[in-house]
Amino acid sequence: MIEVEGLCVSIGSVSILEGIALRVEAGTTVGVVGHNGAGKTTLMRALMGLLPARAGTVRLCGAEVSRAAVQARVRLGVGYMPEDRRLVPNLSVRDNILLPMEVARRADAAASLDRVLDWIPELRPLVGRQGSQLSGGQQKLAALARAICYGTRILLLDEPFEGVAPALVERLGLVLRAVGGTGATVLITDSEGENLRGLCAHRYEIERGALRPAPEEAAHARAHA
Ligand SMILES: Nc1ncnc2c1ncn2[C@@H]1O[C@H](COP(=O)(O)OP(=O)(O)OP(=O)(O)O)[C@@H](O)[C@H]1O
Repeated sequence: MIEVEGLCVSIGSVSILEGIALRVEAGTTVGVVGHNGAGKTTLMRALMGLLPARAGTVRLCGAEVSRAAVQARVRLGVGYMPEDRRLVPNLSVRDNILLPMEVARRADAAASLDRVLDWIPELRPLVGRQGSQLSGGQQKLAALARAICYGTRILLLDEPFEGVAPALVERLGLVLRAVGGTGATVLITDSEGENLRGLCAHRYEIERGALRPAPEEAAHARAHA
């Protein structure tokens, strides 16, 4: 489960996120849709502990982590796929996928790699290659594999569909549905929202650092108040 209340994040002296409230029930997939510069990446980085919270609380899997370091979140089973993939170019795909688990000293690395390669078998023949030798689409799959590998309970996926060819959009969607089916809690951002169709139980919209339920969600909430 992801529970966020009153989250405020600044970069330098500039306030980027103001009073974010967000709730993702355990085992559900929820979307955050917003234009470029709306604050999606800042939100994901703050949830992962890569940016400090100026105010507010973040609870992941029931644990209060508002001030906790990235490694503590990794140890809880929180995985993050950055928008720009961030593979280490001169490390093999296998080592790229396992790196966060090793840094966080998680013991279940080998079994997790095998589990992930069952989900994304097209990476099996590529695990010995260097990150830099993969195509852009293959790098997206490797970055997703890395997040799934250690994100056994929560997955934070920042614009996984951005800049991806239609065939790969479909493939990523299938993998994400399969992962969602395992009981993982998934938060996924997208600039258009089209790609989230059929994938998310609920959606939020983000605009200029403010998050609110998407209009259809708000109408539903009012109807059931
Ligand atoms: N290092 C930084 N210094 C100053 N401002 C920043 C920095 N990083 C992001 N911002 C600003 O924070 C706001 C939110 O950026 P963010 O990257 O979170 O948006 P986004 O929704 O992920 O957009 P995109 O899809 O373009 O990455 C933008 O106005 C951006 O200019």
